[in-house]
Amino acid sequence: MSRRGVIKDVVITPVAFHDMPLLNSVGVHEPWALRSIIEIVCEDGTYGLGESYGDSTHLGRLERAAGPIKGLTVYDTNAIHKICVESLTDDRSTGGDGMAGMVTTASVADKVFSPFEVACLDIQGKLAGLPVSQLLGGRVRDSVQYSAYLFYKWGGHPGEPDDEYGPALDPAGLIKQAHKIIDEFGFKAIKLKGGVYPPAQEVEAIKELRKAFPDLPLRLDPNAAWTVETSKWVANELKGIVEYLEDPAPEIEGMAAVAKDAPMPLATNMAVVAFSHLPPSILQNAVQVVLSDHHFWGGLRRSQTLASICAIWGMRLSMHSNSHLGISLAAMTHLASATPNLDYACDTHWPWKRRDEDVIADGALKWADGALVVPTAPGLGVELDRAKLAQLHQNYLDCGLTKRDDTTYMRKFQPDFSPKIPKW
Ligand SMILES: O=C([O-])C(=O)C[C@H](O)[C@@H](O)C(=O)[O-]
Ligand SMILES: [Mg+2]
Repeated sequence: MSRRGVIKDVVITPVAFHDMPLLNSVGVHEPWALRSIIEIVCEDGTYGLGESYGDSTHLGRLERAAGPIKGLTVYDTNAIHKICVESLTDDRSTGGDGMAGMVTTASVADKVFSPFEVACLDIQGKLAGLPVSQLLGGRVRDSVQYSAYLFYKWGGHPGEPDDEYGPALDPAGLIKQAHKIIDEFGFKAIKLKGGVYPPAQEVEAIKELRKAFPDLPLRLDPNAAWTVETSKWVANELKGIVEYLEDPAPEIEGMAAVAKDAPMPLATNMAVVAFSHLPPSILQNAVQVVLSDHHFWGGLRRSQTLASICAIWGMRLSMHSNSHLGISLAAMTHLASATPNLDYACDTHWPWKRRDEDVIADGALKWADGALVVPTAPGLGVELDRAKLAQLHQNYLDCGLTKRDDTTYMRKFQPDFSPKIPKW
């Protein structure tokens, strides 16, 4: 007889989906974004889903942790975390975080643990007949607001026709892009990925966005491309215009120096990305808004711990994203729905994904008025579409990419491109 919640199998499938040439401080997105789909299968056939980075180093780490998890139950998440930590004891590999070098290698164990925890919660929810949000303490909101995440971008990948968004290399292009995204999704906040052009140009773009969208909160995120001095200049220019300035300068010390003079809160998903970063950051009041991300903060429950720490220490909370598919969006939404002190619209790369390209069955995720409606079916509320999974896995095999590398791709077209930060 099968035992309830006992893990029989763990299946990790790398996948690739189309991505657009989005620019950032370290280069440009390649034509394919990589992810890993994690499926935990119980003895009774119940399965749960997680989604994570698709870089080969990370895939290797996931595979190493997956073996010893078998035989535990989906309720043993402490034991699973311990296995993830121990599986890294002899790990000498570097990178593999799926963030093109933009985030440090801190919290590797939390990155490995995260998709297993999400899959366990999915199964716990299915077995209890409850949505994951309920396992996290219950919804405090029925839908979760996301922001319109704008990027400077080329019209299309070199050698290919323009994509549906076309180019955005100046304020007019960004405003057109914002209209397209907001018309489709109804987002009520705008974030611009900066660090691409000299700061004065990006300040000008934000000011033009303010004129075009006078009622929407704005944010600018140059991914630490500026020195402390430059960051202070930008902060002063954007006083009263942005709701927060995200990662202007590198490292906790750089952020702390900027924060001393900045008239707005500083946010981060680069300087504070692990629990060990919180004490030094809090001591220096380096950041006022933490962008949580369950993919590197160790899953949904550890992200709730982060939220509690933020509440205790008077820091606000927002949510970060990378290119992702529907399993991640469902997990982000359940977490956000059960986090009372989430103060801002969450980030998502969703508009940059082809609408029909995913691994989940259609219809589970519904957008309304800039928000995703929190799924109420048991577990995450999304099911695998195995034909789609097979297609995206085939993409992975065919595309030839094994890690995210925005810099090398950029250098194909601009051989002297430097990803060094700070740049200005
Ligand atoms: O907020 C952020 O820093 C990000 O979203 C990181 C991403 O990797 C972004 O820079 C990107 O997709 O190029
Ligand atoms: Mg950021």
